[in-house]
Amino acid sequence: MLTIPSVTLNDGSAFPELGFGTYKLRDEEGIASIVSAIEVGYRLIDSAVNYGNEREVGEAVRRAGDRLGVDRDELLVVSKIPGREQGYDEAIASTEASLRRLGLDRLDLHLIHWPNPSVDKYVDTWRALVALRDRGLVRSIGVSNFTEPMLTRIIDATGVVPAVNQVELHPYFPQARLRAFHAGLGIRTESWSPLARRSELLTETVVDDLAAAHGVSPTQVVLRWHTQLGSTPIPKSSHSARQRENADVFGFTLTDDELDAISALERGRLWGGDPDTHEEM
Ligand SMILES: NC(=O)C1=CN([C@@H]2O[C@H](COP(=O)(O)OP(=O)(O)OC[C@H]3O[C@@H](n4cnc5c(N)ncnc54)[C@H](OP(=O)(O)O)[C@@H]3O)[C@@H](O)[C@H]2O)C=CC1
Ligand SMILES: O=C(O)C(=O)[C@@H](O)[C@H](O)C(=O)CO
Repeated sequence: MLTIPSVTLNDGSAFPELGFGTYKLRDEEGIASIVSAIEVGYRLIDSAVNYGNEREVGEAVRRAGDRLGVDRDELLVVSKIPGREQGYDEAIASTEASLRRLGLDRLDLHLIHWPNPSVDKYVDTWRALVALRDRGLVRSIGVSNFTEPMLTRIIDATGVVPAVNQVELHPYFPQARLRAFHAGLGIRTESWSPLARRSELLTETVVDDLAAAHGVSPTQVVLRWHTQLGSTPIPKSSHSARQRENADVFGFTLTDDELDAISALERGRLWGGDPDTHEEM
């Protein structure tokens, strides 16, 4: 079993430097993939109400305990409040429903999935997350797809700095400015779609040349780039061998020049999900 190192969040909790994405993993096959990831060594499991797989994640956690001896407390289960369940009371009810579907008594990290600025309920939703943390239903609280002004607004309104902001981040969209802003506030960056959903990223010459130079795979080069930038990538794979490949990235180091060469692939967001305009209910 691989050991994935951890960092400490601004609330004192340990947080893995690399986690497992579960978007599209559903049903019995999805449960098997999540159990396999836990067997490989992943401890951070990223879910969301909108993935429709909280039941599967909860079942995988129980099976990992029964079959692999991995205690629930070794795992960090993450979910996200969808746009349609934003608002103070709605977010409390949403979180209680997530816990029921998961069959767990605590989320380790809970995020506001998208800010949905036209609805303008994310400040009240953030207040609800603070209350849920105080009640012990959620250990760490954070956001996803938040911009600098949105982060500033919730911090000014509540005095509570998110532990994590999970955002689109990959070599085509390195988010240097947002990462620097996070670092100044002690917010951990998490990278969604860290492999740019596979795409042509893995056949870029710079990525392939660095893979050959370090004796690793193109995927490992990209995921090591994330961890060395100080962001936690959450690659998704349904295949055990790929899950292992993706997690096994802590045995080599890219130089600063190599990191810069990968970041030079920048071209912008790949799917048009601009948090200032994107509405995801
Ligand atoms: N907060 C947010 O708004 C968002 C959050 N997310 C989260 O981020 C996670 C990861 O992002 P996701 O969009 O899934 O994309 P990823 O960048 O993780 O790419 C996943 C794709 O890459 C393939 N893949 C994975 N590993 C390898 C490998 N070693 N070699 C070749 N192909 C590989 C997978 O195929 P296969 O399964 O067949 O191996 C899948 O098609 C999501 O699952 C979700 O948890 C994603 C989008 C938005
Ligand atoms: O996967 C997620 O968390 C999302 O927010 C997705 O809906 C993502 O934005 C997407 O796949 C849109 O096509």
